[in-house]
Amino acid sequence: MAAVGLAYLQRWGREDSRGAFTTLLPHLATAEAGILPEEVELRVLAMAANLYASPDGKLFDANKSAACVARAEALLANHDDPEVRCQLRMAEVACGFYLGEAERITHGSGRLSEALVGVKDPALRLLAEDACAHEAALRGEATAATRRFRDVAQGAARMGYAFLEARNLAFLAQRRLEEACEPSEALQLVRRAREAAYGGRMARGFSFIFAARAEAEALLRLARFTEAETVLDEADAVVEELRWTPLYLTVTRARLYLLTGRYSGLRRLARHLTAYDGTIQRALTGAYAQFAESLADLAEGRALRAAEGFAAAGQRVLELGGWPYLRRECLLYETYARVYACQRDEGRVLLRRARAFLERMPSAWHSALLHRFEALLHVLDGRTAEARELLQASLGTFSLTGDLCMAVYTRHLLALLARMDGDPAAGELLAASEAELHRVGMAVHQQHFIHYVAHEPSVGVDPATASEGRRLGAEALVVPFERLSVRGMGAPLIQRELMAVVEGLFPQSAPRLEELDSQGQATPVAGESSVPATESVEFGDGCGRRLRLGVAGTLPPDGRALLTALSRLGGFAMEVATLRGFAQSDLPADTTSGEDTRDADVPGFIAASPAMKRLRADLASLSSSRATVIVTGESGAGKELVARALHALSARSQQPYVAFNCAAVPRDLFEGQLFGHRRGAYTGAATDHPGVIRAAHGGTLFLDEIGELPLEVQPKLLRFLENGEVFPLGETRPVEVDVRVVAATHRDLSQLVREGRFREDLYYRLQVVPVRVPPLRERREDVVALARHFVRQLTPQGMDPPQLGPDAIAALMAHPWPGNVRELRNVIERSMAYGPFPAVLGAEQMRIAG
Ligand SMILES: Nc1ncnc2c1ncn2[C@@H]1O[C@H](COP(=O)(O)OP(=O)(O)OP(=O)(O)O)[C@@H](O)[C@H]1O
Repeated sequence: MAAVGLAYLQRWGREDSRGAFTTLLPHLATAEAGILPEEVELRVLAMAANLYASPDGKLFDANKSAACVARAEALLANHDDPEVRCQLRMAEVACGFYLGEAERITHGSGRLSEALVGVKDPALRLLAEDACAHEAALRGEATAATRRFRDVAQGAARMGYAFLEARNLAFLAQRRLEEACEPSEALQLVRRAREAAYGGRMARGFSFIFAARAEAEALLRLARFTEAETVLDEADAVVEELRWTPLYLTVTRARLYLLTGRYSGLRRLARHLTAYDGTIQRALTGAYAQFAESLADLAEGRALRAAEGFAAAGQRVLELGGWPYLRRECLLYETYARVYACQRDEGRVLLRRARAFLERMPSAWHSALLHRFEALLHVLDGRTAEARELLQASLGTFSLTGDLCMAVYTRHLLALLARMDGDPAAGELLAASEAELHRVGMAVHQQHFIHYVAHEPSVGVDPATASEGRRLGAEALVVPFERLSVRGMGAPLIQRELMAVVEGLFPQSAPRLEELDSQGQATPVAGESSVPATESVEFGDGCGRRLRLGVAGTLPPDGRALLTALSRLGGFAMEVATLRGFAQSDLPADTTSGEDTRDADVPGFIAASPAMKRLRADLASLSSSRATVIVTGESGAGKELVARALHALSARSQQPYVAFNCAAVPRDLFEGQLFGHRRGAYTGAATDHPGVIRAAHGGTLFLDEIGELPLEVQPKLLRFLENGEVFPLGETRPVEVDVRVVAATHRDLSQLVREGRFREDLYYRLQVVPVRVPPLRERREDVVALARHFVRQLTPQGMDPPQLGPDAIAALMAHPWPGNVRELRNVIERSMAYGPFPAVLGAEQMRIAG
């Protein structure tokens, strides 16, 4: 046992898998000979399963790991041990990850959270949480991943697991870069990671690679190219030592080559990735190779070939079961390549898909990049004024978040655009931007898209949009609105962005933002406040806070209206950020820990477990929003109850709640039932029917089993979700309806998307606020509370509800509840159905199946 303990420490405490393996090897041989006591053998096997599943190409052996798991499972039949069970599930998730099989990970991690029940060892719980954090990141649940990385890092720091802390800090740095934090914040997190692991000298292990990636990415943003390259080279050496896949450094290295104009490096990178023949994530590495190859094509001006390459790499990623990070890069760069190849229609389609993707997996940085590509699409259409606005919005985000490189480059594009427009100042702007590019060491792209467009006679500049004129009224709002609508910003960043756009619109107005308490007392939140404000507007942030935006000095005539419009949008943006889950980590500690005055109580909704309590609180915080919610969970877990609770808690509670089961309606009647029809619109339509959407006007529509929605109806539902209009059959005009949609499914919608049975765009549209109801076996604390609730509910009026006997409680707790809460309710109902009415319900009356 001492050897197992030591191996445990080496593997997780010091990230020294090889050392751990050497420690364990002799005992593994004894275990195989079957001469160890079974409890000890179990522990040896669980440890070995994890060592064979460790991130070291020389040790990694999925088959051996699976063999250890299988043998341990057999022993567990006689010696149940929740901790060993949990370790086996961790080994399975790790194998899925290192093999690059996304579905295997998702499957394994579902079982992992199940296995966590009964695990008391806090260190093991933390390690399992770590696995779950990665799984959330892989599912593209970016904000949840950020939160989990932060939690695990803190937990690891408390418990002295230096490497786990370091690794999670490194991932957190990467996530924060995606959220467009300042590079200095990411560098600070990397520094903390290094300090955590061996006083600044990080061992050359798995964590090293991820810390290096975040560091190089931050350095690139600061245009510190040489340092970034040194960091990447060192990380590459570690990759070699560990026989690890080189894919994790691909995007950062490719960006380095693109920014510094070293295009031949891109081909070398692609070759390096293609040559990789290790076992870890080989197929996925191949997809990255194709991505790098396509970037090289793009950089060399072979746009069409590049577009096809990005499409193929994106498709390959889908076939491998997801991997959203590469998929996002492929979508974004394919958009650019299509535009570059003058494929306007394809470009527009891609742009829409990329946008939808970013809705689901928000990243402020990538949104700003997409703004840039969208601007180029406008250039192609000759709409240079719109292009300029988008570029300015993109520049705003890059400048705000300290991405020097992207800011410099975007300014260069603006100068090129000015030249296209025949702006007299263009020459000067261009000279300045070229000097700036030169100064920071970036390549001046002579074969760049805008150069090309400028010399392409078929692409003309629309004279109506060419001349700039003074922007007035609504036009002045376009760029600020774009900047405030960038997806993926957290609340503090939105506040700073709001300050920046007000400053841009009203220079020297010393904008400031304050929070007001119920007495009207103000606390500064952001901006300058020493000069008294001469104008201010108040607004809410959708999370119960009142804010005041003020400026000093004289405003132009429409100044106050602009200020009002901006503050309203800022308020909505903050609410969205909250909905997406940023708020918990971004709000100052005193507001999150302060008393919550919102009523989270939903009658008839039982929540005794931490998971359900959290879910109930989440539902309460969603009550003031109109956002579409998708509820997932196994059959009978309580999805419909969640939908009802959302309605009951919302301002719409006095309006209709309409439930529609997509699995229960014949295909040919579907459309008419959902959207309504006029009499005679089709054979059998004998009367007018408003359709369930219109029937829910003002209230909530619950679409159960959304996965069964026929493909041909999906575009119509999407249109309705996007613009709130329905087109009843037989009508000539659309009808506007105000309905909040809550959808539910027990199926894996992403799988249906992959099988082509569910539209990807609708899928992303539905994922705005995902709510997962855990199966009952993952929240055993609820079992008895629910059972008592049903007993009370089913007791006839005037009678005392029976007690649950201890043997009944034991039987209820021992059952795995595959049919979830519905099965539990049926069991209780059956136990009370037979007379005479008992004073105590025992195990005998329960008759729990199987
Ligand atoms: N937390 C809960 N508190 C009280 N009752 C619950 C709870 N969760 C579920 N129930 C009850 O369990 C039964 C099943 O719940 P529900 O119909 O909401 O499940 P579902 O996930 O929508 O199932 P399906 O996928 O089969 O439609 C219902 O009677 C519901 O009232």
